[in-house]
Amino acid sequence: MKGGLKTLLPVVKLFWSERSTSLALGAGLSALATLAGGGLLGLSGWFITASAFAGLTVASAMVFDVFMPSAGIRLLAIGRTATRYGERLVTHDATLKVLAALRERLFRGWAEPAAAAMMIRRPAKLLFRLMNDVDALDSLYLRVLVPAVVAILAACAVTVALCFVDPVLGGIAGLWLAVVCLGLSLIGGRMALKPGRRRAHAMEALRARSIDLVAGQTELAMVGQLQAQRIAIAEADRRLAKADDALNRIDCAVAAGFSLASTLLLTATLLTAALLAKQGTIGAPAAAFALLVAFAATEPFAAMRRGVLELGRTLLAARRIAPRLKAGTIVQAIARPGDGYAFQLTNVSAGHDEAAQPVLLDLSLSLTVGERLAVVGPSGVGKSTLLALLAGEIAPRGGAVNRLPATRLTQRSELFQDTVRGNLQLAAPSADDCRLREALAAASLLQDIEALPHGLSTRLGEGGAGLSGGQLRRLALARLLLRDTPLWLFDEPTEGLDAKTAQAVLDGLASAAVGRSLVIATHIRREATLADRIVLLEAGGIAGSALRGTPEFEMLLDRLRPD
Ligand SMILES: Nc1ncnc2c1ncn2[C@@H]1O[C@H](COP(=O)(O)OP(=O)(O)OP(=O)(O)O)[C@@H](O)[C@H]1O
Repeated sequence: MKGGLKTLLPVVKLFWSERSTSLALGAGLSALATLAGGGLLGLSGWFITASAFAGLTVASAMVFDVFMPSAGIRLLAIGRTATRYGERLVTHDATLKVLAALRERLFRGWAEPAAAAMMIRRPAKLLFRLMNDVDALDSLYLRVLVPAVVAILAACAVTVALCFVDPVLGGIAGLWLAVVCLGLSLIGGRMALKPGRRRAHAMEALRARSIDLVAGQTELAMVGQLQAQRIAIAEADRRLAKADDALNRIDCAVAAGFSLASTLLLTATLLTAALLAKQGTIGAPAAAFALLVAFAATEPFAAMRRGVLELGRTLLAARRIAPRLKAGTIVQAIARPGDGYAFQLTNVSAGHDEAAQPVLLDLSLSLTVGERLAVVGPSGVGKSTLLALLAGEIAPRGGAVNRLPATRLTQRSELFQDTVRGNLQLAAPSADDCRLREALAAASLLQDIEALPHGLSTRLGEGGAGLSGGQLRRLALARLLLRDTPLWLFDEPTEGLDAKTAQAVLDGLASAAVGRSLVIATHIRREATLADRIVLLEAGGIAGSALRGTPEFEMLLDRLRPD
């Protein structure tokens, strides 16, 4: 529990720093509404009993003041309705605004280079967490913090109110509420931690496995694993049901505990009040007042039940989210290179995984403005890593990276469920159809798109479904050509295209790139032919470099895959 509080602290701090006034106001209004409810019940009980007694004789009826108590009752009734309404408005508004700010912070945190790389490796899981964990945190304020504050304040008020009737009764009732009711909430929260966590994990597994089954149906059928996947889904579902069962049992036990605590408190108050009334220490109206106040006393604790049961999920969410909240801003100024350079790398080390050896080691390389560079080398040597570094997607672990703004065409570019136009306009939102057609023509795709019944307005499915693999590659390339950055980075731009189409694409690319600097990571001869210089990457560093027109350039070209 102590560790749990430590986990919640950064999230509570963030909540507080975002909307301290609204959050405090919401808690205050909630406490007022509860106190007004309890007061209303107690005062009404007192008033009804007192007026009944006053009506027994004409003399007492004449002197009985009906105005003050009835005005008090009206005030409490109106106050309770108004504060309840205000509390709902303020607490929900504050929570939604805090969660919106939290989402923004998290998205910024996940957009940091290292975090983004992690996101790419496990997109479904992380996206699910991003949505679900943030949602889980709405119960922290609404169902845990506010009810806890209200319950404690209400317990204090009940103690004070009962102390007016009889100090011993007030003291014992206060102690009962603090030990039994608060204890029940804490025990319930403690017991629900594990099943709450298990439920969240099982739900995550169930979703991920179901998505895998739907998205990878063909592959699973081909490798004979459909049945195994079904069994895995059923297993996650069984775990979810088991966790739900455990939480329901705890819920019932805590509810029964509160009922018992409330009944015992009520019985004890009834007996004490009856005894005191019999002794003549208090009158019947005060006894009725005490009874009804005791009746309302445990209600605020019972309101904590739902939050207490969700504590496991809330803590898990806070634990996952907290590290990302520390992340700074992603907008880091690009260190510009010297005059006449597109980039300058000086003794750079870089990699994807902090725990693993860097992929690039002490690498120094530069490119002048307008120059075209091909980076070649064995598979897995770090060509894409070099492009990611130049695009600012990963941060260097050592050395200096100075570069002009760059755009990168990755090996597996993502296309979206949108029209062809929408996919292209991601790179240039204000580009008109004429400019989009120019980019498509440069990527040798214009004819294909114009042959479609709806042309640029053709809708693509998820991941660009509806076009062939080669067409999707060229669409991604056309999108990059719309990015007006001085440095373009290509990762095997014509991989998967037939020789004729590939050559047309490379010709279009060469003319679109006039005046810009290019880096092409490649295994294919036709792509490297475009370059003014080829560098050979080996063992994390530059193992060779050759300028166009030299025999070494030809030798490096000869090492590449023929067209
Ligand atoms: N996102 C990633 N997370 C962790 N490691 C990665 C990631 N991407 C690449 N790597 C690792 O970095 C190393 C270099 O990979 P990289 O993709 O840069 O090689 P490459 O030269 O471009 O290979 P290829 O020619 O096959 O595309 C490899 O060992 C690879 O496993």
